[in-house]
Amino acid sequence: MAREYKIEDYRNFGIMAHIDAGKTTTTERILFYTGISHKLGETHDGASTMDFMDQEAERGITIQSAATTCFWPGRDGKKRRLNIIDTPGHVDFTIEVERSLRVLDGAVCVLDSNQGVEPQTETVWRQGDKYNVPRIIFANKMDKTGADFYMCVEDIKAKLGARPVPIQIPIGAESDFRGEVDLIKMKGYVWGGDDKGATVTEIEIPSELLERAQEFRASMIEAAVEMDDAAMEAYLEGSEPDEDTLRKLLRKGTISGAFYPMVCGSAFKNKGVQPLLDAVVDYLPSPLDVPAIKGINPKDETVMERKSSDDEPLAMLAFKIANFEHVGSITFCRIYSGKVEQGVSLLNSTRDKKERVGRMYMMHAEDRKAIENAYAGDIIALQGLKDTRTGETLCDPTKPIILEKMEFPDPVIEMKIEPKTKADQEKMALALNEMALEDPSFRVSVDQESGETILKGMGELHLDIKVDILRRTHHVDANTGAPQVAYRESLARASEIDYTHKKQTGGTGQFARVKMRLEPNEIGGGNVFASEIVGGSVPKEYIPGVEKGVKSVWETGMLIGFPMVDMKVTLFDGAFHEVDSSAIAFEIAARAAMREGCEKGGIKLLEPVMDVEIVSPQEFVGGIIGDVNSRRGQIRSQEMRGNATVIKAFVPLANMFGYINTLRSMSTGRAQYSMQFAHYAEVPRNVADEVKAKYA
Ligand SMILES: Nc1nc2c(ncn2[C@@H]2O[C@H](COP(=O)(O)OP(=O)(O)OP(=O)(O)O)[C@@H](O)[C@H]2O)c(=O)[nH]1
Repeated sequence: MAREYKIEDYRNFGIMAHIDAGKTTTTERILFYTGISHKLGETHDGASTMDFMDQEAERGITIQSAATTCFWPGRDGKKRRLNIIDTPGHVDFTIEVERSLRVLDGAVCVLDSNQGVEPQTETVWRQGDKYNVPRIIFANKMDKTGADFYMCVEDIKAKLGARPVPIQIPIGAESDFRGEVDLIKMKGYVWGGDDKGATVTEIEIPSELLERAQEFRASMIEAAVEMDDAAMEAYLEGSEPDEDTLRKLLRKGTISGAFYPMVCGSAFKNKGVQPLLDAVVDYLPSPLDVPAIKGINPKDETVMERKSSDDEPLAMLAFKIANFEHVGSITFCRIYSGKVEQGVSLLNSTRDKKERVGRMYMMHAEDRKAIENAYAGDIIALQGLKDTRTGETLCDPTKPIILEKMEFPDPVIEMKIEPKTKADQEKMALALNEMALEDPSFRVSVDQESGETILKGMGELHLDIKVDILRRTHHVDANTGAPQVAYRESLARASEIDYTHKKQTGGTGQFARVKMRLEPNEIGGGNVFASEIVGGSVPKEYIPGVEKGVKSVWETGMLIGFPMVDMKVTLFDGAFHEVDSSAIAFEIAARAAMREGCEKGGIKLLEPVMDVEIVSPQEFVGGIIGDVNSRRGQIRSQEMRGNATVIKAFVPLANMFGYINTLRSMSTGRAQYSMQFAHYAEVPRNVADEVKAKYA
């Protein structure tokens, strides 16, 4: 079957925002207006189409990004194919945001018009910057008390350093929000009150808004004509671009990242969603508008490029693995180039393993439609892949390519878990393994000595939800320990060690001598092993043994057993014996040298520190600051946002457990907070002693 929609008519985009800004509601409305969903579900009553996992519906948050396909006509009446990914807003799950941004060409950034740019908006915005994702801004919740479109415009400039270009301004605000002025057409549009926003009436711009509309239109045109010399010249001579040209120039500026078109509305009140869809079609890129994807030829490591075209060899990226009851494991893939057909063999080039395409689906939230063919630009779901994990490449076996890898942060929190009944031990292990495959920021390990299972993740809520999934989806009830901070160990001062490992036991002996330099690396610099051996004092074949010994100490740590980070180890001399030396002997020598060197240089304990933002009414600020200080927090700033105070602080994660309860009781539930990982920092001596005593 030939492709139905041209690749230039695709819009692969994500919806990103701070928690509760209204991503899910906006996506729901989009599905409604595009005819995919027939009900208008309220996200928090469990009737929502996008939040289909029980956990999501109950907690009212989106934890699993779901891909969904829908269709919307452009101005020429021809339908465009929209592939949407709903991304989560909670800080524990930024990984989901990151991997969505990796496979999408554009994004809609949803703001709560009453809040402006919130901490997580800033985080996802910076992630968007990292991947050069063109964006449209949707100022949602215009109906809410305190909603202020113009505050949002200023906030974007101040906090994100970005250039918003409103292409609409609101008519009314808060409970009086009625519609918007389209600055391109210079007309007003108001929505019908009780028929789900389906009727839109065109009106003249209300006189009290005319001056403001003219002013914003002028800045919009100025931004647009900067994209084209001829248009700029004409504009300077007094002639404005026509509607079509204006949209083309705005599209160019959006795709190049010069600015961000901004619209407004209220998803909840069904206002402004259709114009948002028009803006997606008008301004967000098609797969042809973004640079061709790069990858590496696994045969010779050369860099290759694949254009967004069906005629190129197949290359797709698995960006999400999810489990569905009755269906099993589903792998979400973005096809960058080429075509794929049901039943064909593929190569997982990352692992050099064969895969076979079983069933293939186009997804509509939890509904799926079986398809037989898929093309460049498509986002599809594959059933029955065996060995493919998130971030891996699937491609034409005769034209292998490995697409750019995704980066995943290391977990900062861990927790012991054991099944309530011994019989469930194996079932739990299988389930946890499967869950770790789905989510690369979630890890599972078994403590060698105690045999205990340990879960590692990005935050309390992250692990909480995993335990919930274990119970509901995999029917394993488990007891969990208190969440613990994932500490790190690092070298305090440089040291040099000369160590000889010698053993004579009857037959062949063991001999290895290593001279190593241990140095602290800069924070975030990672672990580095290097060899400066030139004259063969340690033969080449034994150097991997030395490296192995060094790495094993990095993994197991020296002080309490947490991994060591940011350390440089250099092997600069040594000696060997013709008969008695071996890679094993050098591994043992290196391990012992590391231990001695670490003792000599001293070990410091590092802890994750969080970037915390608390928003509170003024009356509670004194108490909140006092409490933050008592948590070893460091207040960084305090400023007003609207009538609330925003407190920013660095606080060790170890002191943030259960913080939400304290904050609620301190502020009669009125203050809110959010946090994200900032950096690792040295633990003060007295606290380090406590931690050591606890783990001893
Ligand atoms: N007043 C008002 N409330 C809205 C609007 N859009 C969403 N809400 C409400 O805001 C809350 C959060 O909306 P969601 O759509 O779940 O937000 P989200 O960004 O998907 O949230 P997470 O998935 O948890 O990050 C819900 O109670 C919505 O009903 C709006 O336009 N106006």
